[in-house]
Amino acid sequence: MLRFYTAGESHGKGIFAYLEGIPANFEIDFEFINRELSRRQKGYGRGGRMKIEKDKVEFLSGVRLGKTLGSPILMAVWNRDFVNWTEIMKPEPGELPEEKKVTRPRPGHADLSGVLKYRTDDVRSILERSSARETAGRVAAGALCKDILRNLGITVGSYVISIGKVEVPNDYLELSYEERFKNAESSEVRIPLNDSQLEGAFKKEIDKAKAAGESLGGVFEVFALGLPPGIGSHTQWDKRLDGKIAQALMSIQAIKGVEIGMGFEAARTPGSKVHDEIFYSPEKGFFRETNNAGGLEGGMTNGMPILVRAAMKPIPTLYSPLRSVDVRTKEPFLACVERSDVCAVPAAAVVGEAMLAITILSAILEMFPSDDFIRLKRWWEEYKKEVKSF
Ligand SMILES: Cc1cc2nc3c(=O)[nH]c(=O)nc-3n(C[C@H](O)[C@H](O)[C@H](O)COP(=O)(O)O)c2cc1C
Ligand SMILES: C=C(O[C@@H]1CC(C(=O)O)=C[C@@H](OP(=O)(O)O)[C@H]1O)C(=O)O
Repeated sequence: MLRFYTAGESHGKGIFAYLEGIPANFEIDFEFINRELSRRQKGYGRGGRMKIEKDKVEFLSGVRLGKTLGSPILMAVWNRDFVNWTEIMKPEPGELPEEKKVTRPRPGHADLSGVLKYRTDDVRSILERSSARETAGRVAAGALCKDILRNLGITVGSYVISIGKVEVPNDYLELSYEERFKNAESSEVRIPLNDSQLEGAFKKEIDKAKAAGESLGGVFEVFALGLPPGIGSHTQWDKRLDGKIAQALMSIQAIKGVEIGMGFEAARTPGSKVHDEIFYSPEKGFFRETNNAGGLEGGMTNGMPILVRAAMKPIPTLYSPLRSVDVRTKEPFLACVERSDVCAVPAAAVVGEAMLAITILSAILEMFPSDDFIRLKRWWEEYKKEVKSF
């Protein structure tokens, strides 16, 4: 089992990820982790902050001479913006002048509920942690998990299927997951089709929103390939892998819907068109020709790719004003900002990959508790052989 937490404020010293339960003797690909961090920073529609940050990982514990030790791992992603916020964010005692406090909660963010719950007169004490800057920590930890999964033959990837009202046509379903992912990687909006006109339409939608002072959400898909049947369990609610995946994806800032496989569409479709029929051949073992279940039945993997879709609401910080109330004066005001993302769906998709990777590795380690990576790999290969030859 894995334990995973993050710490850190958006304009504080840095974002930190804590991982406990990673087996020893795994050779870390530092470049791979930094590449994942940089993927999260990209995507058309991001705001000024991404020009300041150049996220890189620094291991503070749990790693020696390039290999994991089996001890708790602490990863840091330092905030370059911190130097501009030292007076406001310093941990040492001090009083902020009233005009430096944030007293205007933004609709759609954690601001108002946070101020009431944590009894503070400065919204900054809430927004610093509710900010999605925290996802840099998720991606650092997720990249290490993804790296381990790669070495077990599992690939995790994602692509965007809609932003605002612009959608990718269903043509992408004809492509393999690898092709969809490859196309997404060369697209600024991370769409799964190599189609410059379509990419242009997505960008135009974002430009239009930006010009109107608006923000946009969208939908992305995350997948995992190479998993044998049987990861997760039907025996208890909190062992079900579908439930864990839904929680992991839903926990990402601004994600408001999660579907597995056919998802909500299954509720509108008769059973004979939903359930993936079972076949057998001596070469393949048991297999399916369809994947409406998104690779999960009864809370366990079924050997098909895991496919999850997540819906992101529009960014709450808008250039065009929304009505709100000042928490100090109780006077109404119009909420608007100087700096914000207009659309972060391509970035959220990369965070989705990280969350899926952490969840899958955690389920694998629950099934094969291992202190040593080589042993984990041996058990893993044995299990795959066993289910294939059943
Ligand atoms: C990658 C990413 C970037 C985001 N950028 C911003 C942003 O620039 N401004 C903003 O107000 N919200 C941004 N958000 C969304 C807020 O963090 C989110 O709406 C807020 O934490 C409230 O959480 P909830 O929407 O889950 O209720 C971003 C989210 C993600 C995943
Ligand atoms: C810093 C990141 O995202 C931030 C998420 C975010 C929010 O409110 O969630 C607000 C913005 O930060 P700032 O207020 O500093 O401009 C985004 O840039 C990041 O993704 O690394």
